[in-house]
Amino acid sequence: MIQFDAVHKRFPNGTTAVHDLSLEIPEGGVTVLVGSSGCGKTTTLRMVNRMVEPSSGTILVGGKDVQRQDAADLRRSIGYVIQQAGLFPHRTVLDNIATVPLLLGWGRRKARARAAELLETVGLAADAGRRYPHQLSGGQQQRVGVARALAADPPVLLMDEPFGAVDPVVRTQLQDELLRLQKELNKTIVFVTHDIDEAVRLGDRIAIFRTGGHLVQCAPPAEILARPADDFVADFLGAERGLKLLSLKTLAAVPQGPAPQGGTWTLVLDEARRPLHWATEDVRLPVRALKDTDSLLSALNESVASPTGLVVRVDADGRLTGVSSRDDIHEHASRAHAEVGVAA
Ligand SMILES: Nc1ncnc2c1ncn2[C@@H]1O[C@H](COP(=O)(O)OP(=O)(O)OP(=O)(O)O)[C@@H](O)[C@H]1O
Repeated sequence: MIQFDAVHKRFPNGTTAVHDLSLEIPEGGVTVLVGSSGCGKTTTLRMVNRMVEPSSGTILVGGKDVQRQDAADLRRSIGYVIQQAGLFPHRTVLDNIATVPLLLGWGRRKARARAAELLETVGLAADAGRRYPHQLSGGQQQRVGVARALAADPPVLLMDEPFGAVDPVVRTQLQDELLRLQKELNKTIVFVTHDIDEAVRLGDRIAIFRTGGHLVQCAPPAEILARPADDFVADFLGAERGLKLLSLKTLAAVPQGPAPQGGTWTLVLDEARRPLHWATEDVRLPVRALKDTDSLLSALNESVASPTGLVVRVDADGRLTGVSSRDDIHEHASRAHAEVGVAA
């Protein structure tokens, strides 16, 4: 879908930002470009929509050489989201979102109707449309930025550190929203970040760059975590790469049995069989129940935190399905590591 072929970028001041980059970004997935500051991620991204021109090499989007297309047309056909949203301060949220449809000649009514629809898609209330960007929180502004990028329904979305300026809680919410949206829309997303955890969470594939614009490795997150190409990648992934790998595996395959009866701890349920808390005769402790879709890492955490060593499991409606033992969870964690060759 997006193909870089021997792409090189040297700025007039002599800095080589991207070095002989050949990379294929498949259609309909999230490819995350990751690496420390100054390694050429943004330059790589901006060459796709010709905000930066390569010094040599070719870039194809949907089989067409971007150099042979009109730059303004190209930019309108590719969604672009940047840090701090980059919204027009004097336009309402609705008009911000409608920017590209208006440029494409959709007409005001149709463009605004599309913008209103997108407000809902990105989880904003309809009345946010009448506000100005400064009247929204940072996280809400980012949502508007995403809506604006999606307005003309482009097949490709370029996202440059879009969640870099919001606090960690909002950042996690925005990441969740992006994953939800992507399930629905299945765009080809190229996402730049310097945060490896964000890359592992969002990426179907991760491309790791090192200073000087060198691509070091590009593979699905589990493969990169299991088999880093060299010491640079291993260092970049950090000492916790084993745990990161567990964040990619789910609890679904771990066996579960009935909740214990009559022991020291009792699992108290409400009438709908939703877990309320663990209780002894005189103590109550909160229970954090997990679903099949939760990660093995969460299960491992929970098995350590739970007073019984048992992880309580529920269905999509929050009703008890059973409990899993710490031993079963540990065994699956070790197996997950063995599968991909990381020492547990
Ligand atoms: N217009 C420019 N002129 C000269 N050098 C530039 C220009 N833009 C970027 N660079 C240099 O090119 C290199 C790559 O920059 P780039 O912004 O692509 O890196 P990055 O990986 O996105 O970094 P960050 O995470 O800090 O945004 C850096 O050394 C940067 O200083």
